[in-house]
Amino acid sequence: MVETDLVDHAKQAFAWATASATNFFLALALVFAAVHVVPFLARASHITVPGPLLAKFSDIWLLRQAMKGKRFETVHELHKKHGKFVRIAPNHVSIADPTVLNNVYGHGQGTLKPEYYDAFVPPKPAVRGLFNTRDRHEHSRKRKIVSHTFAPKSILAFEPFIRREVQVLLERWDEFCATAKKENTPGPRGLMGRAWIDCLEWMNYFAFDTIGDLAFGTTFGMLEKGYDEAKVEFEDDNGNKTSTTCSAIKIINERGEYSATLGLAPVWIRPYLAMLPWFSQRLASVKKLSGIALARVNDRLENGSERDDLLAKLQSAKDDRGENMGKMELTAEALTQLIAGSDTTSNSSCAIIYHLCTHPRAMKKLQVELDRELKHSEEVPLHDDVQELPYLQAVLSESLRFHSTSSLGLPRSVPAGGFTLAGKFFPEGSVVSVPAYTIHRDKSVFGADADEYNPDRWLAQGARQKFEKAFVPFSVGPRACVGRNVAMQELSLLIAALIRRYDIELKYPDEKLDTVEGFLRKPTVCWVGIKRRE
Ligand code: HEM
Repeated sequence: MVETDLVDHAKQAFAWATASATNFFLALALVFAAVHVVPFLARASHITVPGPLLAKFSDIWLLRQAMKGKRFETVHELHKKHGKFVRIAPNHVSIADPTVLNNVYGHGQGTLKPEYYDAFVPPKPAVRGLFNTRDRHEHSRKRKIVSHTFAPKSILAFEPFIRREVQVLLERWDEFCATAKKENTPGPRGLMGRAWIDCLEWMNYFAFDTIGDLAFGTTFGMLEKGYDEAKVEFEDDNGNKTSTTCSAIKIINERGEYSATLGLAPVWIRPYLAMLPWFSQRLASVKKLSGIALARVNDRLENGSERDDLLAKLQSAKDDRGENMGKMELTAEALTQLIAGSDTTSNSSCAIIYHLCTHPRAMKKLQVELDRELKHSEEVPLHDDVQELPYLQAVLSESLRFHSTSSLGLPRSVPAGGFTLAGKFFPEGSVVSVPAYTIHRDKSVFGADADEYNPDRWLAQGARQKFEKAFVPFSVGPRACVGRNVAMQELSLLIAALIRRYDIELKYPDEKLDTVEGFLRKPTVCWVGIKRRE
């Protein structure tokens, strides 16, 4: 009798569980249909755009690509397969056609940064900086203030700071070379009279110290210490402060991965996604990053400074109403400079060195030019000495083309009324992007050898004018890089000084430069052997 009861109970429980599971999956299917299929059918006007099947229905496809860190490559392969239009998310079409760059990013086109950029706003204090401000008027106001700090006269004032950091880097590398030459024993550090170092690490120390010096009035001291460390400060709602130290380079990488991935999910789901371990680990970095800027701004506000640096210029700048920025806005802008001006430069300089090492003819040609033209220059040349050196500038352009650290298509939303791009109509609210990695390899612009690294292509008559229309390492239009001139100054001084002074070779010459993409495409490591040139 008892046994029969037990069996009945078990049967009932099983039937209940089956019904619950069925209801659950039914509910899930309904949610999926509501979130993905209905909007998909509503957009039936442009379902003809090819792309992965899942990407037509769900943002999950693009989110997965972003999490894998190779989005630029996957999208590039899809363009090779399908042509200029590829749907990469239900509401997002990638357009690999340089002729639409002006429509998508140019002045007066009405396109705006979409909700993707909300994921780049730190959680606390949730104040937007120039980069992640989406509102047009708010952006114009900020851009006016910030571009004043990047005016040609201001940039001239930055040169001594940049040159000093290059000098410190040379001193550190000289020390390594001297030790390696003395020891000259087989082993990872002294083999064949070379010092073996991870060039990415040193490019990071240089870029972080330089932007720290420019934006906050003091470096992080990474070049001197030989490791990555920054002070972080947290402030609670009552203004109580706590401080600690952290690895700035690591957290900037994780912050990029967090924001560039989370931003691809619909807004309503982001708080839930942020709880997953992959995101929550990185969220800790996002918070620490704001703490670095806060520590520096607090220090400046409390102790003042005589220096005429970026932070001083931001402090004194006034908006249209004649008002200065408040502390939180100032911190957000300082943070923006730190993020935008650090690993962009280090990833690019590491890639330049890697490509010169894998192209010894280009390396030799550059050294011949530098030896000839900088005969009377100091160890670290002046910007005037290098900014027009044809081969150096060709190397920089070709490297920024071939390894654009901003490789993915920067998304923009289509304005009211929609518009037609390359013959296809895009309704209001659609998201479109032009993938930099792919258009930098457009054979109709860069030639049949566009997949090859070749600085010489930039030396041909009329080449620069021809290439400019598809060359977007700094993007174009009102949201283009405001720090472009500083970046080019840094790269010109750094690369000229290093390549003139050192004989550099790769430790693993047959290995490709491995990269991982968050918002930027970054090399993961680059071991090189260096020695002073005879
Ligand atoms: C090789 C170095 C650099 C590269 C390749 C680069 C590239 C870019 C790109 C592609 C954008 C557009 C991003 C978007 O639309 O989402 C951008 C924006 C920006 N960059 Fe750079 N950048 C570099 C260095 C710098 C430096 C040194 C600074 C400042 C010191 C800087 C400050 C900014 C700021 C503030 C923005 C946002 C502009 C706005 O939205 O109005 N960048 N950069």
